[in-house]
Amino acid sequence: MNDQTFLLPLTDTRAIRITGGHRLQGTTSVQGSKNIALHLYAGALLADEPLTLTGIPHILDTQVCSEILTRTGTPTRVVGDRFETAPATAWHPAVPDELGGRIRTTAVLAAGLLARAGRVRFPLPGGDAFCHRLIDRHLAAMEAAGATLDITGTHVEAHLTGRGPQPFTTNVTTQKWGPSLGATVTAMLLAARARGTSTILHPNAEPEVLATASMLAAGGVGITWEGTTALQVTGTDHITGGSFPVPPDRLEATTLLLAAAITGGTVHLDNFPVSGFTAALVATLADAGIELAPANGGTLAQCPAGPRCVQTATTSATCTDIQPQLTAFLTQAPGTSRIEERIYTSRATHVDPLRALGADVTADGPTITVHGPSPLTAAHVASQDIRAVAALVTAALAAEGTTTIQGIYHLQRGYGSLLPKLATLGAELTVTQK
Ligand SMILES: CC(=O)N[C@H]1[C@@H](OP(=O)(O)OP(=O)(O)OC[C@H]2O[C@@H](n3ccc(=O)[nH]c3=O)[C@H](O)[C@@H]2O)O[C@H](CO)[C@@H](O)[C@@H]1O
Ligand SMILES: C=C(OP(=O)(O)O)C(=O)O
Repeated sequence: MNDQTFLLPLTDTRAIRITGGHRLQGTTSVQGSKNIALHLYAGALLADEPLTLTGIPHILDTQVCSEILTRTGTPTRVVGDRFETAPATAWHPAVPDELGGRIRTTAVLAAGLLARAGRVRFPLPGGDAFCHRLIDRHLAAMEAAGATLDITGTHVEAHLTGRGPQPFTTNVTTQKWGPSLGATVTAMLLAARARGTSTILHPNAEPEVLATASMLAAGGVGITWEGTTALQVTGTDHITGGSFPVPPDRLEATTLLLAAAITGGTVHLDNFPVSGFTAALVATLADAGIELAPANGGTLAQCPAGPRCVQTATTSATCTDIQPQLTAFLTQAPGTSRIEERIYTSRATHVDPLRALGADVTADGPTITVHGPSPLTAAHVASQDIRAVAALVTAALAAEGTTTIQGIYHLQRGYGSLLPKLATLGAELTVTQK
């Protein structure tokens, strides 16, 4: 692709129309994980040999990353479910604004470029804009690796003063929000090309980080975990390629099972094992009345006695990225539910549109309170982030009448085929021009 052919829209005026009241039932598969894939795409910048990622999600963020890699020097092709890269022969280490401003992993990609090209210019990352999302830990890792930084209100320029990243120690934990997922990967990528051993203090150890660490280890980088205290990374100047699978997406899996459960239905996720959900998430779902059982290598999810109210908090284990969908589900649980958001200052862009559908839900700073059950009725609603739109889709499945939802562009940043999957499970929905 080049400037002429790259026509990814910034907005999408199509609307999702969902007629609620159909019980979802059946079997479906889960896509490759958005957030793991995004970090592996950044890791691919480091490979000195052709690299193929298999089982990638067909989402807008995949297109954006493919374009960023290609334009900055790493020839990249998306072929079927594969993301194929060839080693760069020349670097152009400036992340285009119109691409870097769309996704959250821009600073991680920039770290890969900095490690390889010795310099990088990038815009402040995009991603979902439900609150201000900082990157100071990413920048600290770059500085620790020997970069001088020039930071304006909109861009960062980083130059390595030495020939490559120097071995370093950096702390990726934010005082208030815990270990940063993205900054852990940023530090790992820099350390992977440093001559010597670097120490990442208090790393994030979510599946996104573990998968990137595994891919780097398979490529010849030394990776040693010291529990959650530290991660030692021994760099190399030649990282091999090969083929690496993207694990299935726990966020799409959870979205699908909440969507089925709100309709009183049952879903079999045929490629997603129960072990793919964290114990904390399984416990929260169990409290909410949702039972997960192993079935043919996948997971059977059902809600036999209906939704139950919960008191919970989003930590890295009980993913913040399912909080909006869980909120939608809890509108049908008798009693008062409370979810405290502990990863972001606030994540509540779904609250007002859920209220428009008839839900009794409020946000007070980081705390979301839901009184249920509320009969939901169709309305015209919109939202501007992935999981908030997924929450509205979830609620619309249980609403009386036909709900119109705008925000499909945002949904498609994270879900390649959520709507067709819901339709196959029995949802009545269409996507129309608006
Ligand atoms: C593409 C991707 O994988 N996105 C996920 C990733 O985002 P992301 O990698 O941005 O999440 P982080 O773990 O870095 O951010 C968590 C919190 O730490 C703060 N922070 C982060 C970095 C930093 O340098 N300084 C700082 O203060 C942020 O403002 C936020 O409040 O993890 C989040 C938390 O699980 C998920 O919600 C996102 O879906
Ligand atoms: C917040 C999310 O994504 P991003 O970090 O890409 O904005 C998400 O996947 O829920």
